[in-house]
Amino acid sequence: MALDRLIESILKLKNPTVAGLDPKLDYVPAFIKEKAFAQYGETLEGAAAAILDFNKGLIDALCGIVPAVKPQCAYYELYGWQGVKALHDTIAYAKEKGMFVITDGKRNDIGTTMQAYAQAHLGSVAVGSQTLEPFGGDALTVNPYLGSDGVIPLLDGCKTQDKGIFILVKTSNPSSGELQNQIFEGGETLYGAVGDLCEKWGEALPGKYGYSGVGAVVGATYPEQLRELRRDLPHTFFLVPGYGAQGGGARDVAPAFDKNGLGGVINASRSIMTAWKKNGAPEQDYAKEAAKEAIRMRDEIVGEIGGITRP
Ligand SMILES: O=C(O)c1cc(=O)[nH]c(=O)n1[C@@H]1O[C@H](COP(=O)(O)O)[C@@H](O)[C@H]1O
Repeated sequence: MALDRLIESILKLKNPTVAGLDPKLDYVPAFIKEKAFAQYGETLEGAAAAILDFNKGLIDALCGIVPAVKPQCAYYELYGWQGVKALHDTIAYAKEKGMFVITDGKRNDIGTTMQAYAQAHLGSVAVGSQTLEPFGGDALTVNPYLGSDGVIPLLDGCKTQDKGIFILVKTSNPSSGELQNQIFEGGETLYGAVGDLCEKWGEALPGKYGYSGVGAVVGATYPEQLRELRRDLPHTFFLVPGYGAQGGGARDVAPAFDKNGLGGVINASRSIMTAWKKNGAPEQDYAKEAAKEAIRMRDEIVGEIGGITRP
């Protein structure tokens, strides 16, 4: 089961974090952009070459420290099909370096269309006599708004192709409560109901560490809900964004973890990608500074939760 592979990497590296790869051109050092523009001009192709080069430098620096990366599709679509190719190449490069890849697409649609997303991001597609893997990530973020028929088509793909999904349960953004905190007649919140569905959907994908292949996204910016959901969803692994740039700290994310220090993986994107800017370091050191920040983040979180042990 795919999330078992993530858990094994977390145990090996003793690091329950994921580095977000959200490479806006503004975050890319000038020397990388200059090289790409010299070759391709100030074009979408030039932008895509720059972000791919930037990502490769980050992956090289992070792959022995951080178990996973999470490229957010929007930052690649931003640069057209050339950017989408950079997403593909980023995923392939991270996989080559042994990292677990969570494709952050937040996909959702009716069942037949979800089937297409499942094949695109979590499986393969037949082209004549060939069976081809379009993107090749290990897991995909999924919006649950359409209900079960928007999620169930993914479960088969997860099972046969050894992939996982992360369902948006309680997101980190300021207005997440507008819908997600709505309370049903029986007193249950909408995010609680979605969490219960994660437990139910996850029964199809049991894992050897007690967590299923259906994970939940729960923001670091809502530690109380994180604690409540950890208690109520014992088989659901959490992807926790909101650490760093959105204000979440180690104390906020600690409730995501179980007694072994497992149960969650904490994402940081901007605070790792742009650490060189914040630290006033030379731009050539961007990857080194990213690694320094990833180590600081790891040590802060592992210190707060008191270590990670094999169950
Ligand atoms: O699914 C996500 O990853 C996600 C869910 C959520 O509730 N909040 C959230 O910030 N994210 C993503 O996590 C990343 C956070 O980036 P930073 O705030 O720069 O660390 C972005 O890629 C967001 O799209």
